[in-house]
Amino acid sequence: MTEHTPDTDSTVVSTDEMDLDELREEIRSIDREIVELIAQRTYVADSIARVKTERGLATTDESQEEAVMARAGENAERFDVDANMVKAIFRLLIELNKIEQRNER
Ligand SMILES: O=C(O)C(=O)C[C@]1(C(=O)O)C=C[C@@H](O)C=C1
Repeated sequence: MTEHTPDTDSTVVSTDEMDLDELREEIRSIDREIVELIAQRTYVADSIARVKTERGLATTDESQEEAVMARAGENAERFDVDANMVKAIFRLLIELNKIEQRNER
């Protein structure tokens, strides 16, 4: 059942709506953190690109990509989220890094 409580303006808002706003605020904060982590991952890729240039290595490292994807699947299972979905996200993250690295070299 929906309860109604007056807010500071004395207008009536449902507690369900308040909960929804709070939950969306939580999502908003998590989304910001996700983008920050993506940026951090990309900055590391920039450094990797410099090392690869120095050592004459190719941008793509298939075995490393396989290791990243396997880890993504393991972590997805650990946190009980769909492994295929998480792997799809990591596939995009790897592609993002490769674009970044190719721009950097
Ligand atoms: O580990 C590397 O060599 C990277 O450049 C990072 C990364 C990744 O995003 O995880 C990106 C491209 C490579 O093919 C493998 C992995």
